Amino acid sequence: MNYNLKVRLIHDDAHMPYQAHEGDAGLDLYSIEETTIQPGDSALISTGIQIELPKGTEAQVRPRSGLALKHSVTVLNSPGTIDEGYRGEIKVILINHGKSEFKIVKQMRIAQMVVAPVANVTMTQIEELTPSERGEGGFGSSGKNNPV
Ligand SMILES: O=c1ccn([C@H]2C[C@H](O)[C@@H](COP(=O)(O)OP(=O)(O)OP(=O)(O)O)O2)c(=O)[nH]1
Ligand SMILES: [Mg+2]
Repeated sequence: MNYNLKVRLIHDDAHMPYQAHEGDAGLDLYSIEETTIQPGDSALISTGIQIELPKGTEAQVRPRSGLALKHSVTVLNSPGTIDEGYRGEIKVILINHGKSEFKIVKQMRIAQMVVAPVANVTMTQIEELTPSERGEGGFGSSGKNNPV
């Protein structure tokens, strides 16, 4: 699938999302803010960009594994959902699960955005569901004779 993502920079310090390698799914988002997140706290970080998604797509805001591994910092609402029609600034909710404070500086890549197709869904209210092999079993129901 080939998509063209339109990006508007709305701040002097804003950057175009960064694709480290051709074909990478994740487009890194930069902070335009300087702030410190204390252990256990979260913060809403501005990226200084607005996007216009291709029709029939969404963008997901996901954590960067490097920040998670080295600093225990992740995206609180992961994956954040950017709706196709959203025209506001993209913001990132970060949470610090670590034991030390985490300093965010301008130009830091704080999260990554993945553009993905969205099914067009209509809804019908019904009284009975069609039976299935799984039925209502869930939450580990298939692992009765296994440790996990
Ligand atoms: O990490 C995120 C998540 C959302 N958004 C923006 C884009 C999205 O389209 C809008 C609404 O997000 P969501 O639907 O997750 O939030 P809500 O609490 O349901 O708010 P709303 O009632 O505005 O839909 O906020 C971001 O910038 N970053
Ligand atoms: Mg919503």
